[in-house]
Amino acid sequence: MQQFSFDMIWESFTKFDLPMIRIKDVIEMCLIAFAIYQLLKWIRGTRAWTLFKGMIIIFIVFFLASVLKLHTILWVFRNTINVGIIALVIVFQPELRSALEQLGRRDFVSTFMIFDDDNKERITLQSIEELIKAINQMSKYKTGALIVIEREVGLGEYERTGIPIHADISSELLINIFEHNTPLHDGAVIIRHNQIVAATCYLPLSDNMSLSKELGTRHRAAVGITEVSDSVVIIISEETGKISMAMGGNIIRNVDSDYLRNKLAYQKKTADIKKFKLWKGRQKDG
Ligand SMILES: Nc1ncnc2c1ncn2[C@@H]1O[C@H](COP(=O)(O)OP(=O)(O)OP(=O)(O)O)[C@@H](O)[C@H]1O
Repeated sequence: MQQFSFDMIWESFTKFDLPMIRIKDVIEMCLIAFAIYQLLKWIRGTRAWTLFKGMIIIFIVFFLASVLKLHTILWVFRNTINVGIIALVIVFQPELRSALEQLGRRDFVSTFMIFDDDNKERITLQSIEELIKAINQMSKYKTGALIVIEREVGLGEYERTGIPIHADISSELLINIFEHNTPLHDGAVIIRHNQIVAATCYLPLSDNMSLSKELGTRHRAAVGITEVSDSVVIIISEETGKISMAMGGNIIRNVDSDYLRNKLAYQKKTADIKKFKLWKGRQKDG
């Protein structure tokens, strides 16, 4: 029987022709990993995230078609891929432009310091109560308001059109922001986690022809932002004081505070469950 010794193992190791890994290669790998991480982080903060998830599904279909040798599907893929890439560049031209602009004005020190913001707390019940309090008050006095609550899809590009606030949610602050004839009352407020991050933000207007003609630009802007993101928007009409809520490109008019409270608490609950599942998944991976 053949005897194995440490020398034999070492000899077989040294005979195995491993490619030389130099310091330069390690640095290169780190830079590529960092670039991919930053790209994914940026995609998560834009509506390109939905597209990215769609592309993963297309890739899985392509992979299955290759394995199962489904020639017609492969033929369709081969003949549409070039047009598809050009179409993507055209459709996501605003996002690509803003990504390049961001790259140009990026503070590289903070880029290296900032990692995942998953640990930031989602909107709390206390913040929801502050919101409801402000909404009731503004509705009572017919103060027009447009409040966007960010969820999974980041609203950074719309936040940048406004004035940064970065303050905890309080009913007093919200009422003050939307007070008539004050510098911050125009446009929308964006809420992320438990903070009012910006005011006077400009939102994309919906061109949905089926929206009621009674609805002006405030309501159209509310629907518009929910068409390009998964945000929840609350609108208070300056004309009637009525409260509406927009979500997924739809608007529900004349809602009361109980309805709002339930909807917001439900959104929070589903976000918490999702976060818990993700956390459990990471625990298992770890
Ligand atoms: N694209 C936009 N992004 C953010 N806010 C907007 C946008 N367009 C309009 N607004 C806000 O809506 C206000 C104008 O509301 P307008 O009267 O046209 O709408 P409305 O839907 O009829 O609302 P209301 O019932 O309050 O009158 C503007 O002063 C501004 O604050």
